[in-house]
Amino acid sequence: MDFNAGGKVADQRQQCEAIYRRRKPNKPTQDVEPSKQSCSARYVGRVSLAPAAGALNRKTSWTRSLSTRGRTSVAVGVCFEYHPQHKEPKRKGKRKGKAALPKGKYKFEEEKAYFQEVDAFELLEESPSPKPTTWVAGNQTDTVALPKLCSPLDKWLFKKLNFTFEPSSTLSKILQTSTMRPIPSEPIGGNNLKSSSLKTPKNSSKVNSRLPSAQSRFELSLVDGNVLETVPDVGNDGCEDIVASVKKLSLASSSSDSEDLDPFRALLAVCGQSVPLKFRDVFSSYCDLDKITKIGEGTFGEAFKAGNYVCKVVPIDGNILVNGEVQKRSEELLEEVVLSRTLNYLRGHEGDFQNACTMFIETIDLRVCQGSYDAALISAWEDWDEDHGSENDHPKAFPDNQCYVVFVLEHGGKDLESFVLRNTDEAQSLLVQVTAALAVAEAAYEFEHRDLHWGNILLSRNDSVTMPFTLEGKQMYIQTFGLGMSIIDFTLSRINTGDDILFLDLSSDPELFKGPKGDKQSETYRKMKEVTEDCWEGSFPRTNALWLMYLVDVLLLKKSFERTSKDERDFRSLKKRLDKYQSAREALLDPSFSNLLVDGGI
Ligand SMILES: Nc1ncnc2c1ncn2[C@@H]1O[C@H](COP(=O)(O)OP(=O)(O)OP(=O)(O)O)[C@@H](O)[C@H]1O
Repeated sequence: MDFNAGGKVADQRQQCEAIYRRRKPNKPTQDVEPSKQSCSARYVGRVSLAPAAGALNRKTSWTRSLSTRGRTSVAVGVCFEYHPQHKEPKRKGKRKGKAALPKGKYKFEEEKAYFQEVDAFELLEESPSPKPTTWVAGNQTDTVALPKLCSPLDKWLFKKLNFTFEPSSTLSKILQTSTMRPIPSEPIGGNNLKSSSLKTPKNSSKVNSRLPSAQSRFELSLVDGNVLETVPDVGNDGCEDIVASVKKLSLASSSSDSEDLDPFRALLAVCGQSVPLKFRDVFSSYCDLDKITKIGEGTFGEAFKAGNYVCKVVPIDGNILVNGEVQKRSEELLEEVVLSRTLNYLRGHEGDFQNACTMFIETIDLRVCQGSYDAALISAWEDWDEDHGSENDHPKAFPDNQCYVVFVLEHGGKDLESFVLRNTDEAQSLLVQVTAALAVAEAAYEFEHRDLHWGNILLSRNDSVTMPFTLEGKQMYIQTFGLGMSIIDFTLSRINTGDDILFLDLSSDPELFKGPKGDKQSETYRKMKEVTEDCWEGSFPRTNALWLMYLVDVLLLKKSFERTSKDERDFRSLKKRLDKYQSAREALLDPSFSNLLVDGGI
C-alpha cells in the first residue's frame, strides 16, 4: 500500500464514593441544593456530586482504560432510592475494567511506559463520555419543533396524535419483526436453515455476508408470516402471546390515552414477549449456565459470553444507581433497539441491497428479563473481578424486581484497546474495514457513529482473506490478512431509518466537550461540535472522517505493531488527507486504500 500518494449532598458524599468511581478527577464540584432536585432531574438536569477524595488524584492512562469510554454524568433526583454499595478495594496493579491483557507477544512494559509518557505529556484527565440523555427522534419533513429532551416514545405519541394517527413506521416495522430468535447453541455461521423460513425472495442478497445467520432465519420467517410456527422453545414462558402483545400495543397506539403507551410494554413487544423472563431462561438457551463467562463491561452493560454469543445485560427502569449512573429507561432502549435492528438490515437479508456489509455487530436477539442476578452470572462476574478488577458495582445489589434488557450479540472479539495488532498490514486493513463500514452505512442510512473510540471497535482473527461489502450497488472486497472487525455501541449514533432520524442531542451534554486538551478522543468530540454547530439532528458525515483521523492517531500513538518509519510517514500523510474528506465515502476513495480493495465486478 502506498500511503505517500495519499445523594444527595454533603452528608451523603462519603457514602457516594463507592459508587462514583467513574467520575472524572479534577473537576470542580457542582453542589446542588436538595430543594432543586426533582424527579425530572433524571432526564433533564444532571447533578454532579463531589468526587471521591481518592479520585482527586490524577489517574494514569493505565488505569483510565475503561473510564474513557464510560459516562461521566451523575443524575440525581429525589426519586431514586439510595443504595450505597461497599466494594472491596481494588487489587493493586490491576487495570480497572479492562479485558484480559493479551499474553505472549504483548509488550506490557513497553506499552505501560508509553502510557506513562503520554500521561505526562497530554492527558490531564479522562475524556468525558456522554451522559445517557434521552434519544431524540426527528423527522425530516416535520416542521413542528419538537421539545428537546422528551422521550422517543413521547415523540412517537406526539407524531401519532398530530400527524399520522399511527405509530412511527420505524417502530411499526420493528414490531412486525419483533421475534428474532436464534436456534439455541447453534454455532455462529451455522447453515442449517429451515426450508420453511427461506420462502421469501428477500433472502437473495447480493452480499456474501459471512454466512446466513440465525437471525436471518427468523426475520425471513416473519416475512413469511410464520412467526409462531418458527419461534423455537427459547424462553417460551414469556413469548406465548407475542402476537396478542403486539396487537395490544398497536391498539393502544391508536388510542388517544397516553397511559396505554407504556414504553416497557412496547419494549416487551419489540422483544416478542408479553412478560419478562428469568435470566436462566435466556442464558440456558445458549449454553450451560456454569459455562457462562464475563468478557467485558461498560458503564451500562455487563458483557457475558454464552455459547458462541455475547449477552450484554443492561439494567433498566430501576431506581437504584448502577455504577454511579441513573439507569436507562425503556424508551431509550426502544430507540437503541430500532437503531441496532436497522443496522442489522445492512447484512443483506432485507431492504437495501445497494449497500451492505457485515462489519456492524449483529444483534441476534433482544430479551427483557426481571429478577435479581442469577447465581451463574454472579459467579462469572466475580471470576472476572478477581482477574481484572471490575470497575462496576457488584450485581448482587440488584433487587428482585429489577428489569434488564439482554442484547444477544454476535461475538466480535476483543476491543482495539486490548487487541495486539501484528503489523502494518493488519493496521491498514483495520482502517479500510472501518472506513468501508462507515461508507456503506452513510450511503444506506446517513449513518454517523459519533463515538468510534478504540473501545468500540472489536477485532478477531479468522482464516478469511477478504471481506465483501456493497457500496451503492458496487460489490467490493477488502483484504483482511485474517483480521475481522466489528463496530459496536451506537448510543451516540445518528441514523436516518427512512422514517425517522434518530440521534442523541449532545448539546445537552456540555461535559462531553470539556475533555483534556490534546487528548485525541476529546478533541474529536470538540471537532464534531464544530462541524455540526451543535445541531445534532442534521447529517454531517464529516464526523465519520473525524473518527477515522482519530483512529490513525490511535494506531500511531497508542498501538505498537511491526512497522517501518516509512509506514509511519504514510499514516501521517493519510491523516492529513482524511482532514480534507467530508465523509467516509470520500475517504474510501483515498489512493492509499486502493491496494486493499478488490473490485467484485458487479
Ligand atoms: N459483541 C461483543 N463481542 C465481544 N465483546 C463485546 C461485545 N459487546 C460488548 N463487548 C465487550 O463489553 C464491553 C462493554 O460493552 P459496551 O461498550 O457495548 O457497553 P456499554 O455499557 O454500552 O459501554 P459504555 O461505557 O461505552 O456505555 C466492550 O468494551 C467489549 O469489551
